Amino acid sequence: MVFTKDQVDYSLYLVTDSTMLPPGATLSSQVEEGLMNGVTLVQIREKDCDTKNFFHEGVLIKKLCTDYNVPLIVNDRVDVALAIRADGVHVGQDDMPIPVVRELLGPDKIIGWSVSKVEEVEKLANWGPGMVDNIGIGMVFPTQTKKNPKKSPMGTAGVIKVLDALENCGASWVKTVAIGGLHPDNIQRVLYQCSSTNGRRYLDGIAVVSDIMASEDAGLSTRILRDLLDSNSYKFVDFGLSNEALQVSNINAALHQVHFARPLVQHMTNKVHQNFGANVTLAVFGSPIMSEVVSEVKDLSNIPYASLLINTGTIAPLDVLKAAVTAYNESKRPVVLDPVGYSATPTRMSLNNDLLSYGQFSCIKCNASEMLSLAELSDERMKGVDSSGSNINNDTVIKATKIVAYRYKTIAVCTGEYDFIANGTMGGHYSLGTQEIRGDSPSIPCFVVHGGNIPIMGDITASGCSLGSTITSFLGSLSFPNEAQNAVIAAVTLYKAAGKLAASRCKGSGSFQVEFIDALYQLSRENIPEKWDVKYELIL
Ligand SMILES: Cc1ncc(COP(=O)(O)OP(=O)(O)O)c(N)n1
Ligand SMILES: Cc1nc(C(=O)O)sc1CCOP(=O)(O)O
Ligand SMILES: [Mg+2]
Repeated sequence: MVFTKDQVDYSLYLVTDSTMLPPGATLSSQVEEGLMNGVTLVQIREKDCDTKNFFHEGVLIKKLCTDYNVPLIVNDRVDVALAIRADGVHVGQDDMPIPVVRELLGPDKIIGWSVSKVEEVEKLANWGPGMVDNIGIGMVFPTQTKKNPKKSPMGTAGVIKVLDALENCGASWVKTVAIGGLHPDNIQRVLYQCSSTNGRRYLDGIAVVSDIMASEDAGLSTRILRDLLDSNSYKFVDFGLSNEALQVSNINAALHQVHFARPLVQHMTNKVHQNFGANVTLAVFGSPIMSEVVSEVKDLSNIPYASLLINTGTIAPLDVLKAAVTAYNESKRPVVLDPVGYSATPTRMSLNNDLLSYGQFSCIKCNASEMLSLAELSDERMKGVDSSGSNINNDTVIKATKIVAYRYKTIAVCTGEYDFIANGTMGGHYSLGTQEIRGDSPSIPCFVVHGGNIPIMGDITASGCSLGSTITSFLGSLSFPNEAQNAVIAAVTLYKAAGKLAASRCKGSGSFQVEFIDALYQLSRENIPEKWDVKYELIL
């Protein structure tokens, strides 16, 4: 059967490698197990094969693929592809040039190209629809399979950049698969996080080598991948991720929940924040623990109502932070990131980007300058770690907060005189391929919490960082069916109401700290949000 290009299903793309076969398995047996259990596209990639053996193996695999009505792609070798009448080839940046490949194969064969950079997307867009049909975007994560790679892992952020470039270049015909280090423990996060900023394009599929080719039970491994691909819902926390608008009664319910749960709130944070953050956590019924001990992080994440706050004001070792994010993601418990001074230095930016690409965060909280940097809407480098956000207009801040919320599929909180909260979790849902969207961006619910300016909040240390403690306490109190959006809005509203009350009672910044803890303590126990002199509303 000859496949027309729009018939190709890129969802589960098996790339072969006979050097990693388990005992008793053959190239054909592993491929057939894959074909029987949900593989939708096959690429024969045998880097150590001589031409004769590559040809003979190719004939065998082509017969198998034909029997299962699945296209066969040949890696690198255009001559072998022609000889076995394969359905197409895949070439990399160092292989035969695309225009030559197209000339040799003709217009109907499928051509795949390895892409990792924006300029490579620009090149394929300039060639137009007749050249590259699909791209392998990678490597996403580290892998032992590709020997002597000339590029480093790009993470989900790198994949998003390529998807954005395809949209910006108008290369709508190109299909995409992610490749490199993809396994059941990260595939859903990749599919969920990797979408273009305009919300129109998700990945069309994933390409795997070792997860199937090295498997003792290739059929089971394939079915696991297939189920994850088809589930289209990434439950990264064990509570609700609804995008529904908030009713005031839910703030009251959120406060009851944190009072009931008394959540464990693990802090990995800067030294200035530790003491005040712990006292703020206690004031809102949380139970703080300031621990950066890797050996206990998994145990802590398994404690009921556990939550983690990572504040990169003082940068803990990246491996410690990654271990903590992994532990809490595996335990399906919330992780909050406060990327203090995000763009102040390349070191901070690199560490925070590594973290953001490594795990799933339930909430990202920061100030206006940090949010604009995360959204890449400002090339203004930060001066120190204090926000210079006073001169940034609210429309820009709202836009940045929505971009960050969607890019990281999280609840983004931008603090200032007005606190903005954007929910980009999409309810945990993802899909494959391109989506028709209304307008030029996805629908991201955004709320504003306001009650007037509280300048004295900026006159004490750790007031911003301790909002992170409060949000993490509220998220930590959740279990299904409670919802994250309600909890975050309740935390931000309570925090601002307490700030306002304390400002009306204090005599200076010293007494403000004490009055602030008292106000948090008092308001959270009274639990009458209707009386607070702070309001939140949905921004339409
Ligand atoms: C689907 C897919 N994506 C990327 C690659 C890598 O191709 P290339 O860069 O040519 O490297 P080698 O595979 O030749 O080592 C691929 N093969 N398939
Ligand atoms: C063939 C290949 N190409 C890559 C790229 O980044 O272009 S990574 C890769 C190997 C992927 O193997 P595994 O699924 O075992 O990690
Ligand atoms: Mg190649």
